[in-house]
Amino acid sequence: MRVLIVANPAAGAVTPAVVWQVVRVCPAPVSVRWTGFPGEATTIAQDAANSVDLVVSVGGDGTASEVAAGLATAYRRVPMMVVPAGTANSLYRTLWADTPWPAALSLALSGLPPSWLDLAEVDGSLVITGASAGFSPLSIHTAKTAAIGYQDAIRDLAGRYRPYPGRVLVDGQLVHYGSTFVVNVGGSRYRGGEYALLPHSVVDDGLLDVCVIGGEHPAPVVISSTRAGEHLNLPGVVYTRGREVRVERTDDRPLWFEHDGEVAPVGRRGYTVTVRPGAVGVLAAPDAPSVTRRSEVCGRRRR
Ligand SMILES: Nc1ncnc2c1ncn2[C@@H]1O[C@H](COP(=O)(O)OP(=O)(O)OP(=O)(O)O)[C@@H](O)[C@H]1O
Repeated sequence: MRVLIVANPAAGAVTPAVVWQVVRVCPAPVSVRWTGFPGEATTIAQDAANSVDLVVSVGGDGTASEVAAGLATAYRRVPMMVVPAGTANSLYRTLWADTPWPAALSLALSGLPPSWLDLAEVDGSLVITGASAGFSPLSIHTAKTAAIGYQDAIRDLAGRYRPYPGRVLVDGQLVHYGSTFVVNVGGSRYRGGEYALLPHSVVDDGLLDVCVIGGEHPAPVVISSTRAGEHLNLPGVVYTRGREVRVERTDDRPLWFEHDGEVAPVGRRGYTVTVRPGAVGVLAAPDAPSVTRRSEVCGRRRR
Protein backbone atom coordinates (compact mmCIF):
# COMPACT_ATOMS: atom_id res chain seq x y z
CA MET A 1 0.00 0.00 0.00
CA ARG A 2 1.41 3.35 -1.05
CA VAL A 3 0.66 5.98 1.59
CA LEU A 4 0.90 9.76 1.48
CA ILE A 5 0.86 11.72 4.74
CA VAL A 6 -0.42 15.29 4.39
CA ALA A 7 0.58 17.27 7.48
CA ASN A 8 -0.57 20.79 8.34
CA PRO A 9 2.04 22.63 10.44
CA ALA A 10 -0.57 25.23 11.45
CA ALA A 11 -2.99 22.71 12.98
CA GLY A 12 -3.33 22.76 16.76
CA ALA A 13 -1.38 19.63 17.71
CA VAL A 14 0.83 18.90 14.70
CA THR A 15 4.54 18.61 15.47
CA PRO A 16 7.36 16.86 13.61
CA ALA A 17 7.29 14.25 16.39
CA VAL A 18 3.64 13.45 15.71
CA VAL A 19 4.31 13.12 11.98
CA TRP A 20 7.26 10.86 12.69
CA GLN A 21 5.01 8.71 14.87
CA VAL A 22 2.56 8.43 11.94
CA VAL A 23 5.39 7.47 9.59
CA ARG A 24 6.46 4.71 11.94
CA VAL A 25 2.96 3.17 11.98
CA CYS A 26 2.72 3.26 8.16
CA PRO A 27 4.30 0.60 5.96
CA ALA A 28 7.00 1.62 3.51
CA PRO A 29 6.87 3.27 1.06
CA VAL A 30 5.40 6.34 2.71
CA SER A 31 5.84 9.97 1.70
CA VAL A 32 5.18 13.12 3.69
CA ARG A 33 3.98 16.45 2.34
CA TRP A 34 3.78 19.44 4.66
CA THR A 35 1.22 22.03 3.56
CA GLY A 36 2.69 25.44 2.85
CA PHE A 37 -0.48 27.53 2.92
CA PRO A 38 -4.25 27.23 3.52
CA GLY A 39 -5.93 25.18 0.81
CA GLU A 40 -2.81 23.40 -0.39
CA ALA A 41 -3.90 20.06 1.10
CA THR A 42 -6.65 19.95 -1.54
CA THR A 43 -4.30 20.09 -4.53
CA ILE A 44 -1.76 17.81 -2.83
CA ALA A 45 -4.44 15.15 -2.24
CA GLN A 46 -5.96 15.53 -5.68
CA ASP A 47 -2.59 15.10 -7.42
CA ALA A 48 -1.55 12.23 -5.14
CA ALA A 49 -4.66 10.20 -5.98
CA ASN A 50 -2.96 9.13 -9.22
CA SER A 51 -0.08 7.47 -7.43
CA VAL A 52 -1.03 6.43 -3.87
CA ASP A 53 -3.55 4.08 -2.26
CA LEU A 54 -4.27 6.03 0.93
CA VAL A 55 -3.94 9.65 2.02
CA VAL A 56 -3.46 10.25 5.75
CA SER A 57 -4.58 13.71 6.88
CA VAL A 58 -2.55 14.86 9.90
CA GLY A 59 -4.25 17.92 11.38
CA GLY A 60 -7.70 18.95 12.43
CA ASP A 61 -11.06 19.24 10.76
CA GLY A 62 -9.85 21.97 8.40
CA THR A 63 -7.06 19.79 7.05
CA ALA A 64 -9.40 16.80 6.71
CA SER A 65 -11.88 19.00 4.86
CA GLU A 66 -9.22 20.12 2.37
CA VAL A 67 -7.94 16.56 1.81
CA ALA A 68 -11.50 15.31 1.30
CA ALA A 69 -12.20 18.05 -1.24
CA GLY A 70 -9.11 17.01 -3.19
CA LEU A 71 -9.92 13.30 -3.15
CA ALA A 72 -13.59 13.87 -3.98
CA THR A 73 -12.57 15.61 -7.20
CA ALA A 74 -9.65 13.34 -8.14
CA TYR A 75 -9.67 10.96 -11.12
CA ARG A 76 -9.03 7.86 -8.99
CA ARG A 77 -11.10 7.02 -5.95
CA VAL A 78 -8.56 6.85 -3.15
CA PRO A 79 -9.63 6.82 0.52
CA MET A 80 -8.38 8.91 3.40
CA MET A 81 -7.61 8.35 7.05
CA VAL A 82 -7.70 11.09 9.65
CA VAL A 83 -5.04 11.41 12.35
CA PRO A 84 -6.48 13.84 14.91
CA ALA A 85 -3.84 16.50 15.40
CA GLY A 86 -5.97 19.62 15.30
CA THR A 87 -7.85 21.46 18.00
CA ALA A 88 -11.41 20.13 17.76
CA ASN A 89 -10.98 16.90 15.73
CA SER A 90 -14.75 16.45 15.43
CA LEU A 91 -14.57 14.23 12.35
CA TYR A 92 -12.13 11.80 13.97
CA ARG A 93 -14.40 11.52 17.02
CA THR A 94 -17.38 10.81 14.76
CA LEU A 95 -15.49 8.07 12.89
CA TRP A 96 -13.37 6.53 15.63
CA ALA A 97 -14.88 7.69 18.97
CA ASP A 98 -12.20 7.47 21.69
CA THR A 99 -9.91 5.01 19.89
CA PRO A 100 -6.29 6.16 20.25
CA TRP A 101 -5.13 7.16 16.76
CA PRO A 102 -2.13 4.77 16.51
CA ALA A 103 -4.50 1.81 17.00
CA ALA A 104 -6.99 3.30 14.55
CA LEU A 105 -4.28 3.89 11.95
CA SER A 106 -2.92 0.35 12.31
CA LEU A 107 -6.42 -1.02 11.77
CA ALA A 108 -6.96 1.29 8.79
CA LEU A 109 -3.74 0.03 7.23
CA SER A 110 -4.63 -3.61 7.79
CA GLY A 111 -7.01 -3.74 4.82
CA LEU A 112 -10.13 -2.24 6.43
CA PRO A 113 -12.54 -1.34 3.61
CA PRO A 114 -13.41 2.34 3.37
CA SER A 115 -16.84 3.86 3.83
CA TRP A 116 -18.03 6.28 1.17
CA LEU A 117 -18.91 9.42 3.01
CA ASP A 118 -21.44 11.99 1.88
CA LEU A 119 -20.11 15.49 1.56
CA ALA A 120 -22.14 18.68 1.67
CA GLU A 121 -21.73 21.41 -0.90
CA VAL A 122 -22.14 25.14 -0.32
CA ASP A 123 -21.51 27.59 -3.15
CA GLY A 124 -19.21 25.06 -4.86
CA SER A 125 -17.19 24.29 -1.70
CA LEU A 126 -17.18 20.71 -0.44
CA VAL A 127 -17.83 20.27 3.28
CA ILE A 128 -17.08 17.22 5.42
CA THR A 129 -17.97 18.07 9.03
CA GLY A 130 -20.96 20.31 8.44
CA ALA A 131 -22.36 23.81 8.19
CA SER A 132 -24.17 25.98 10.70
CA ALA A 133 -25.90 29.32 11.13
CA GLY A 134 -26.33 31.56 14.17
CA PHE A 135 -24.50 30.92 17.43
CA SER A 136 -21.78 28.56 16.14
CA PRO A 137 -20.33 30.74 13.34
CA LEU A 138 -20.47 33.76 15.65
CA SER A 139 -18.50 31.77 18.26
CA ILE A 140 -15.85 30.87 15.68
CA HIS A 141 -15.69 34.51 14.58
CA THR A 142 -15.37 35.63 18.22
CA ALA A 143 -12.55 33.12 18.84
CA LYS A 144 -10.64 34.32 15.78
CA THR A 145 -11.07 38.05 16.26
CA ALA A 146 -10.39 37.98 20.03
CA ALA A 147 -7.59 35.40 19.60
CA ILE A 148 -9.09 33.18 22.29
CA GLY A 149 -9.95 29.48 22.39
CA TYR A 150 -13.27 28.25 21.02
CA GLN A 151 -14.61 27.26 24.45
CA ASP A 152 -13.73 30.69 25.86
CA ALA A 153 -15.48 32.31 22.90
CA ILE A 154 -18.61 30.25 23.56
CA ARG A 155 -18.61 31.34 27.21
CA ASP A 156 -18.02 34.95 26.19
CA LEU A 157 -20.80 34.94 23.62
CA ALA A 158 -23.32 33.04 25.76
CA GLY A 159 -24.14 36.09 27.89
CA ARG A 160 -24.79 38.47 25.03
CA TYR A 161 -26.00 36.37 22.06
CA ARG A 162 -29.32 37.37 20.53
CA PRO A 163 -31.17 34.70 18.52
CA TYR A 164 -32.15 35.74 15.00
CA PRO A 165 -35.43 35.54 13.06
CA GLY A 166 -35.04 32.81 10.49
CA ARG A 167 -36.49 29.98 8.49
CA VAL A 168 -35.24 26.59 7.34
CA LEU A 169 -36.47 24.59 4.36
CA VAL A 170 -35.53 20.95 3.80
CA ASP A 171 -36.17 19.65 0.28
CA GLY A 172 -38.46 22.63 -0.23
CA GLN A 173 -40.56 21.99 2.91
CA LEU A 174 -40.63 24.59 5.66
CA VAL A 175 -39.43 22.92 8.89
CA HIS A 176 -38.76 25.99 11.03
CA TYR A 177 -39.90 29.62 11.05
CA GLY A 178 -39.17 32.07 13.85
CA SER A 179 -36.61 32.83 16.51
CA THR A 180 -33.48 30.75 15.90
CA PHE A 181 -30.56 30.01 18.20
CA VAL A 182 -28.58 27.77 15.86
CA VAL A 183 -29.04 25.61 12.76
CA ASN A 184 -26.72 22.67 12.09
CA VAL A 185 -26.45 20.75 8.84
CA GLY A 186 -24.16 17.80 8.17
CA GLY A 187 -22.22 15.73 8.48
CA SER A 188 -20.26 14.92 11.51
CA ARG A 189 -22.13 13.92 14.68
CA TYR A 190 -19.82 16.23 16.61
CA ARG A 191 -18.82 19.82 15.96
CA GLY A 192 -16.43 21.92 18.00
CA GLY A 193 -14.89 18.68 19.25
CA GLU A 194 -17.41 17.94 21.95
CA TYR A 195 -20.86 19.10 20.89
CA ALA A 196 -23.02 16.19 19.69
CA LEU A 197 -25.14 18.49 17.55
CA LEU A 198 -26.28 15.83 15.06
CA PRO A 199 -26.42 12.77 17.32
CA HIS A 200 -28.23 10.57 14.77
CA SER A 201 -26.20 11.49 11.72
CA VAL A 202 -25.18 8.60 9.48
CA VAL A 203 -22.36 9.85 7.34
CA ASP A 204 -22.96 7.54 4.38
CA ASP A 205 -26.77 7.48 4.04
CA GLY A 206 -26.93 9.96 1.15
CA LEU A 207 -28.73 12.51 3.31
CA LEU A 208 -27.93 15.62 5.31
CA ASP A 209 -29.07 15.74 8.93
CA VAL A 210 -30.56 19.02 10.09
CA CYS A 211 -31.06 20.25 13.64
CA VAL A 212 -32.69 23.57 14.49
CA ILE A 213 -32.72 24.89 18.06
CA GLY A 214 -35.12 27.77 18.57
CA GLY A 215 -34.29 31.05 20.24
CA GLU A 216 -36.56 30.43 23.24
CA HIS A 217 -33.84 28.37 24.93
CA PRO A 218 -31.22 30.22 27.02
CA ALA A 219 -27.61 29.84 25.84
CA PRO A 220 -26.40 27.89 28.91
CA VAL A 221 -29.19 25.32 28.39
CA VAL A 222 -28.32 24.92 24.69
CA ILE A 223 -24.60 24.64 25.42
CA SER A 224 -24.91 22.05 28.17
CA SER A 225 -27.57 19.99 26.40
CA THR A 226 -25.71 19.86 23.08
CA ARG A 227 -22.54 18.83 24.89
CA ALA A 228 -24.48 15.94 26.43
CA GLY A 229 -26.29 15.21 23.16
CA GLU A 230 -29.60 15.78 24.98
CA HIS A 231 -30.84 18.83 23.10
CA LEU A 232 -33.34 16.80 21.07
CA ASN A 233 -35.40 16.60 24.27
CA LEU A 234 -35.80 20.39 24.38
CA PRO A 235 -39.27 21.53 23.34
CA GLY A 236 -39.57 22.64 19.72
CA VAL A 237 -36.20 21.36 18.54
CA VAL A 238 -36.41 20.22 14.91
CA TYR A 239 -34.38 17.20 13.73
CA THR A 240 -34.83 15.96 10.20
CA ARG A 241 -32.98 14.82 7.03
CA GLY A 242 -32.93 15.76 3.39
CA ARG A 243 -30.91 16.37 0.25
CA GLU A 244 -31.16 20.16 0.07
CA VAL A 245 -31.29 22.53 3.02
CA ARG A 246 -32.01 26.24 2.73
CA VAL A 247 -31.12 28.37 5.76
CA GLU A 248 -32.31 31.98 5.80
CA ARG A 249 -32.57 35.02 7.99
CA THR A 250 -35.94 36.70 7.59
CA ASP A 251 -35.16 40.28 8.62
CA ASP A 252 -32.86 42.52 6.61
CA ARG A 253 -29.70 41.70 8.55
CA PRO A 254 -26.92 39.32 7.44
CA LEU A 255 -26.87 35.69 8.55
CA TRP A 256 -23.83 34.32 10.38
CA PHE A 257 -22.86 31.13 8.58
CA GLU A 258 -19.91 28.74 8.48
CA HIS A 259 -18.93 25.47 6.86
CA ASP A 260 -16.12 23.25 8.14
CA GLY A 261 -15.16 26.05 10.54
CA GLU A 262 -14.71 28.68 7.83
CA VAL A 263 -16.96 31.65 8.56
CA ALA A 264 -18.58 32.99 5.38
CA PRO A 265 -18.02 36.67 4.60
CA VAL A 266 -20.78 38.58 6.33
CA GLY A 267 -23.43 40.01 4.03
CA ARG A 268 -25.83 37.36 2.75
CA ARG A 269 -29.18 36.45 4.25
CA GLY A 270 -29.38 32.87 3.03
CA TYR A 271 -27.39 29.76 2.05
CA THR A 272 -28.26 26.51 0.33
CA VAL A 273 -26.54 23.26 1.34
CA THR A 274 -26.83 20.20 -0.92
CA VAL A 275 -25.58 16.65 -0.49
CA ARG A 276 -22.96 14.87 -2.61
CA PRO A 277 -23.62 11.24 -1.72
CA GLY A 278 -20.66 8.88 -1.29
CA ALA A 279 -18.19 11.51 -2.45
CA VAL A 280 -15.10 10.44 -0.52
CA GLY A 281 -13.75 7.22 0.97
CA VAL A 282 -12.80 7.31 4.64
CA LEU A 283 -11.56 4.69 7.05
CA ALA A 284 -13.75 4.43 10.12
CA ALA A 285 -14.00 2.13 13.12
CA PRO A 286 -15.80 -1.10 12.19
CA ASP A 287 -18.36 -0.46 14.94
CA ALA A 288 -18.79 3.29 14.36
CA PRO A 289 -22.53 3.96 14.79
CA SER A 290 -22.40 6.80 12.28
CA VAL A 291 -21.30 4.53 9.41
CA THR A 292 -23.52 1.93 7.78
CA ARG A 293 -21.98 0.69 4.54
CA ARG A 294 -18.52 -0.35 3.52
CA SER A 295 -17.19 -1.23 0.13
CA GLU A 296 -14.02 -2.38 -1.48
CA VAL A 297 -11.54 0.18 -2.63
CA CYS A 298 -11.31 1.95 -5.26
CA GLY A 299 -9.81 2.55 -8.69
CA ARG A 300 -11.16 4.77 -11.42
CA ARG A 301 -13.88 7.23 -10.50
CA ARG A 302 -17.37 6.49 -11.80
CA ARG A 303 -18.53 9.42 -13.92
N1 LIG B 1 1.21 25.97 6.04
C1 LIG B 1 0.10 26.54 6.54
N2 LIG B 1 0.18 27.76 7.15
C2 LIG B 1 -0.91 28.35 7.68
N3 LIG B 1 -2.15 27.80 7.66
C3 LIG B 1 -2.28 26.59 7.07
C4 LIG B 1 -1.16 25.91 6.48
N4 LIG B 1 -1.63 24.74 5.96
C5 LIG B 1 -2.95 24.69 6.22
N5 LIG B 1 -3.35 25.79 6.88
C6 LIG B 1 -4.68 26.11 7.42
O1 LIG B 1 -4.68 25.81 8.80
C7 LIG B 1 -6.04 25.85 9.23
C8 LIG B 1 -6.23 25.08 10.51
O2 LIG B 1 -6.07 23.72 10.28
P1 LIG B 1 -6.96 22.64 11.03
O3 LIG B 1 -8.40 23.02 10.99
O4 LIG B 1 -6.61 21.33 10.50
O5 LIG B 1 -6.43 22.74 12.53
P2 LIG B 1 -7.17 23.21 13.86
O6 LIG B 1 -7.93 24.48 13.59
O7 LIG B 1 -6.14 23.23 14.94
O8 LIG B 1 -8.15 21.99 14.14
P3 LIG B 1 -9.77 21.87 14.18
O9 LIG B 1 -10.30 22.35 12.86
O10 LIG B 1 -10.01 20.41 14.39
O11 LIG B 1 -10.22 22.71 15.33
C9 LIG B 1 -6.84 25.36 8.03
O12 LIG B 1 -7.83 26.33 7.74
C10 LIG B 1 -5.83 25.30 6.89
O13 LIG B 1 -6.29 25.87 5.68
